[in-house]
Amino acid sequence: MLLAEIPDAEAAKRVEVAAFCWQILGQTDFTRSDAIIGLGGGATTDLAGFVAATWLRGVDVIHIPTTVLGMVDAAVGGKTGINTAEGKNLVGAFWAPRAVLCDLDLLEGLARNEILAGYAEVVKAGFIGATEILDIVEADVDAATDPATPQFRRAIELAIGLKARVVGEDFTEQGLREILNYGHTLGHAIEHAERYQWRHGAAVGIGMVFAAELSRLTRNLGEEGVARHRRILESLTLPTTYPAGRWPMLLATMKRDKKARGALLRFIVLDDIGRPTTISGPDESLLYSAYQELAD
Ligand SMILES: O=C(O)C(=O)C[C@@H](O)[C@H](O)[C@H](O)COP(=O)(O)O
Repeated sequence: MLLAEIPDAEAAKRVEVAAFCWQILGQTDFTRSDAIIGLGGGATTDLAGFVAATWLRGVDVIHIPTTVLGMVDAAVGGKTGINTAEGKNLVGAFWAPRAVLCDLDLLEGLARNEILAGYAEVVKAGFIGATEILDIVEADVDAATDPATPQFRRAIELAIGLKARVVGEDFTEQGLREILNYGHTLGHAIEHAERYQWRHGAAVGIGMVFAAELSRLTRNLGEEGVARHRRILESLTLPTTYPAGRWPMLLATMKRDKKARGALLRFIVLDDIGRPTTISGPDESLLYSAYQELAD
């Protein structure tokens, strides 16, 4: 067993860190009968998966996520990647892990704000289909976010179950899988604007409010559906507003989103809570109006 320590959080998802790992693998004669184990949060498993996907054109990887975000999202589904100066996860590969081992005991001692930020991906699963999660959070947010409770376990299992079903149907994101990107179009642009100093979940939370407002403007999501987003995210103490003046920069970054096709921006929106759909090329004035609803 060989240990390689990498930087914390998004600082791990850089080509220099991948090169550091490739160097270690090269110098230790790591072969196709060996396996990489990604032990850590979502950024660590993203990087570990990327190194596994690229070394010798692909070696086995097993993930042991140690954060909520890692357990319900990053470690599951085989999206691997690193960031570039132009944006988040712009370089990567689909590379399925051999196994993902989730042990809730590993969350013991995790900072509360880390749990709450990771929980944004849990409620995302609720908004796009596993609506029982939203009921669990609304019934008792403290129990829902306490790793020692049955409510927490249930919410985590529901989120993983939804993701596994979607990825099982559409591993390489030809269509259905895009629903997992709910809130991420603006969320990734905010992470980029914040130079990756924000927690992913905090940015995605704002992104979900934006997507909900866009759903209201372009589809059938009603005021109450949008308000439900704000209530739930605020109960998790996640931000739901962002500076008005940043819009031009955010729009420019969103144009590099992986769901874009040529000049056409595409977004995941909701027809109703739990009913995601895709819109292509919405008028920029609608995007601006949706953003105005969360701009401070
Ligand atoms: O697994 C997916 O597919 C997702 O979109 C899940 C997201 O929550 C996750 O953050 C993912 O890594 C984002 O992928 P990207 O393709 O938008 O970079």
